[in-house]
Amino acid sequence: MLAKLWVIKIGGNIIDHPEGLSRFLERFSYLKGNKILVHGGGKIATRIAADLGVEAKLVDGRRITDEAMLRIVTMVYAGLTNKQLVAKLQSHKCNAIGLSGADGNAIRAVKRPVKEIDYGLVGDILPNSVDAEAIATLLDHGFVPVFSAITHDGHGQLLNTNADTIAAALAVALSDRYTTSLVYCFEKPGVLRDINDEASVIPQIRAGEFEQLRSSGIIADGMVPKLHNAFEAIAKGVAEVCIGHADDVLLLREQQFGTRMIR
Ligand SMILES: Nc1ncnc2c1ncn2[C@@H]1O[C@H](COP(=O)(O)OP(=O)(O)O)[C@@H](O)[C@H]1O
Ligand SMILES: CC(=O)N[C@@H](CCC(=O)OP(=O)(O)O)C(=O)O
Repeated sequence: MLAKLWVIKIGGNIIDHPEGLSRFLERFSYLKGNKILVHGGGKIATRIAADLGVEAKLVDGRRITDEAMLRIVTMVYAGLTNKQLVAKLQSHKCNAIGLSGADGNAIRAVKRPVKEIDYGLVGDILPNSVDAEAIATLLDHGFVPVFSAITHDGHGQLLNTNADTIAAALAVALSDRYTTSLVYCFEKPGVLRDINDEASVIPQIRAGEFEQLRSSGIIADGMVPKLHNAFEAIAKGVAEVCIGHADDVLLLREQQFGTRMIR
């Protein structure tokens, strides 16, 4: 039987709220088994960019990343945010090690080709470009990798890469070696039937139900690419994908966490 692995991504709203973030990190550190944390920090990057006089531009939730913005997101995601998360996890005796995709050549990407929109220095992760063996070596030695939303192209260029996509790519790549659960933690208790009613969590969504939920407007905004990533990950061998509140992360142990995506 394969060992268990949790690949857990925390959203920007969690990173932005110090109390909720502290609660999450303490609970995450109690979760038993192999685990990886993935984070972005889009909101902090937007704020720091404004302080530095750089305007943030997003299309469908993806950040247009010119040279100036790449410098900022690298400083914020791979620097400040990543190291703060690692230090806080260390305070809970969780042996976190902070990484970008460039470290250990863990995640390679290619600059997104220019079609209708030029996203600039944004990376797309290609199949087989995650070094599962290097990451498994860290896990097998008891480290908890903490990945920021920065990858590289192998030719010296750093690339800004969506954190949901990084989490899905890690989960897919490690699914041959571990029974892997991909978990998206955010500020709501799951995928909601009514966005204004926190009691309306949809317990399970099948791949075949996704399009209907999207076209009826029940799933919108950032939830659309998130669920798209989720079903793609399941199709590529990830054992389960769940979406729920960061406060509830320990409910994963009892399979009572948020919304579960199934084939
Ligand atoms: N049906 C839904 N249930 C829950 N959230 C939804 C739903 N439809 C749209 N959303 C929106 O999706 C957002 C989560 O996507 P996003 O902001 O990309 O996540 P993250 O916090 O991980 O970066 C929520 O904050 C919410 O506003
Ligand atoms: C290319 C791209 O869009 N990258 C994202 C990476 C951060 C991220 O994904 O952060 P959240 O999960 O907090 O939104 C961005 O810069 O916003």
